[in-house]
Amino acid sequence: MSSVFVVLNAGSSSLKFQIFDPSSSPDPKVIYRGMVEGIGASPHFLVKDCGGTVVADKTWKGGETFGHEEALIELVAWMQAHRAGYKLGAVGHRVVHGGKSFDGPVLATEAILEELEKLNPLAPLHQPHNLKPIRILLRRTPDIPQIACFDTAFHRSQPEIAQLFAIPHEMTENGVLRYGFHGLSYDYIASVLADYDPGLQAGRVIVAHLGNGASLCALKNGKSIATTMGFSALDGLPMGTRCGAIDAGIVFYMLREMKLSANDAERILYTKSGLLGVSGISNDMRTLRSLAPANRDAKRAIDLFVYRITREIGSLIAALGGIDGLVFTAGIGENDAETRAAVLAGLTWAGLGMDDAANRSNASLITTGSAPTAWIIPTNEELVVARQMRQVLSATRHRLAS
Ligand SMILES: Nc1ncnc2c1ncn2[C@@H]1O[C@H](COP(=O)(O)OP(=O)(O)O)[C@@H](O)[C@H]1O
Ligand SMILES: CC(=O)OP(=O)(O)O
Ligand SMILES: [Mg+2]
Repeated sequence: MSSVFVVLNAGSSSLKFQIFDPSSSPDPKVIYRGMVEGIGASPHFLVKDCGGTVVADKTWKGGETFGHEEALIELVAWMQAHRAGYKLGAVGHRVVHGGKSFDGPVLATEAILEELEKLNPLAPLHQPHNLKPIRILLRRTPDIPQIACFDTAFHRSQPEIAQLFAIPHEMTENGVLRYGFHGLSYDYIASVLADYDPGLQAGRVIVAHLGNGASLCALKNGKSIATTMGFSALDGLPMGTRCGAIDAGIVFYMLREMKLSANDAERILYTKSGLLGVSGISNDMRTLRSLAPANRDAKRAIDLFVYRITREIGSLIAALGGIDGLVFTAGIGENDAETRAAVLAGLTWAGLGMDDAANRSNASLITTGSAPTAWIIPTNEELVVARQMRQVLSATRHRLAS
């Protein structure tokens, strides 16, 4: 193997990474995968090799002061200690917001970074953490290509009507649009649907990406036609610490009546709301789930999360004109059987009948009837980044050669 790809994926509560052999086919092959999860609360660093053997496992106490930067330092130190035999070929970065200009992956430059930094206010829990490593690496290792891959790009296929807010058209023209996020995750799911059920690829599928950030996407023929997140990563479903869609009037109330500064209002809606805000306990589903049977506040937070997911799935069924399949993915979607069970219980009207045993055992197919069906499909945003890295690098080589 001549060189490897490193992929960095900074989520709101995690820093995930994978190291790939880009020369294998049809897809780049993973060599190591790992993450620091629980950032800001109880960080946990875990790395596995390609056979699933744990090669690093570390936890920290007092995680409030352990942010994305500390996670990156830990990760770089681990990589330096484990790079024997590997040469770094390129680094791929999940970048949450590509705005109007970036509808596909790009080779990052200082000029592109400056453009992307203008979008920091639209995804403050992500964009700065996505861009910082690119800037550092561009300066320190200018010969190693840095490739930015966008969450928003996958949703640029939405019909115009699904991208519009009912606001003055000048604002729309200036880029105030429903962009949508988690696109690398939806791209991955769309790419593997046929492996689970060939009929789904061309069907009407709703994907529920339920992690610390959460959204839904309606796929028709594998393309996004609607999604719950909008202009910023604050919209749509309630999340770990984000409020999801709220009445915009609440923001004016916070500014005028509560006399909060814009920064304080933003902090509340991004970091003190969602599961954390409603429960007053935690943004971590595992903590809430363990308390929920007895604790009313934990239960209320989960109930609201489930209620909003179920209602929004109803809305996307309308956008699709029906449903052939529902996919659960990301931290909660892949692991929390009770969330899935509660969502499916609210969708019996749509013909989704849960297979309780399959759901509890985290099987792939978790419904009983032949259609519509519901599935658990583990997402792989890093693999989509690695695929896009190959595209960008081969297009660049092609351009340079011609
Ligand atoms: N075994 C599990 N059971 C229930 N929830 C889980 C489990 N594992 C992870 N989660 C939840 O998944 C969420 C994190 O999801 P993840 O997709 O990693 O987040 P992000 O990428 O947005 O940082 C947390 O709420 C966490 O509690
Ligand atoms: C966009 C977003 O919310 O991402 P994540 O779920 O990784 O925090
Ligand atoms: Mg994520």
